[in-house]
Amino acid sequence: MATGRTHRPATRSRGIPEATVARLPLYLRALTALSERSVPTVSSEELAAAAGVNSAKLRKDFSYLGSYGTRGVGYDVEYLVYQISRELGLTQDWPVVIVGIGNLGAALANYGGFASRGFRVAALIDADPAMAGKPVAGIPVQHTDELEAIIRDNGVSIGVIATPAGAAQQVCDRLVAAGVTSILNFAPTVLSVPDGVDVRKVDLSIELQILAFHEQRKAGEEAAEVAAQAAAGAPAAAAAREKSATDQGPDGDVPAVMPA
Ligand SMILES: NC(=O)c1ccc[n+]([C@@H]2O[C@H](COP(=O)([O-])OP(=O)(O)OC[C@H]3O[C@@H](n4cnc5c(N)ncnc54)[C@H](O)[C@@H]3O)[C@@H](O)[C@H]2O)c1
Repeated sequence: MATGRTHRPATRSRGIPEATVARLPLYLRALTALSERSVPTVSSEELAAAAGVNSAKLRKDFSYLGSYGTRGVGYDVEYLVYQISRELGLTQDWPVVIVGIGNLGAALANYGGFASRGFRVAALIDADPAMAGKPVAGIPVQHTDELEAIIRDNGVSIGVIATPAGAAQQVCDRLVAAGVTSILNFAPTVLSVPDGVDVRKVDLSIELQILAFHEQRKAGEEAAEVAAQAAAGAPAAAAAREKSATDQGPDGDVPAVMPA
């Protein structure tokens, strides 16, 4: 996973739970794909399947948006795209800075998915003087000396940290002091921030460790099934197979990046 840590209550002030907020981008991605295919309406079941979410949970989530769909017709795709985008604050452009333009920072800078979702990479910042002025993804890298001026001049409120872990807190402190109030942290370290600053942490190695845990559990279940087969014959094995088919993965319908 990624553990996300936000300095917000579990239910936001407008009454939308954080878990619902975390699923809104999944719905939006599925709805955007439908919109691109000019699909006008979608049922909760179809959309739930496309987003990888349980359909009852989806209906509950949409009720927080005041969107109930029309019986027999479903949800209006374009209107839902608009509603969710508005709820997520994506109807406005968000300038973002990326700090630490090494392997990961450069890959993030080159990722086209930010701009298409309303996140404009306003600046790339790195402490290495040798990198200053060199273009990455068509944007010249700027030195950390300019960090405060960049944040101020571009009205940046979201910063992405892709520096080594040892530099992350210091970078975070500078970003926050300069006015950044949301941080996406890729460095493997826990950041301290004042109240009012949201931090989300992405850690692919933690995701892999969680998958390893489930692989280990699956291997244990298979061994148990073989043992059941040997002990009780085919009917018990069929029952065991049926049970495992109905078991759901623990996080099958949640995104990798979850609120804490
Ligand atoms: N979250 C994940 O899933 C994930 C995946 C890969 C890497 N990482 C982490 O991302 C970070 C970057 O990894 P990488 O492979 O790109 O490393 P890298 O060494 O290629 O790049 C790090 C960059 O940060 C710059 N830097 C160092 N100190 C700085 C500072 N104080 N201010 C600004 N820039 C500074 C360096 O000059 C360098 O360009 C590491 O912390 C790594 O552990 C996380």
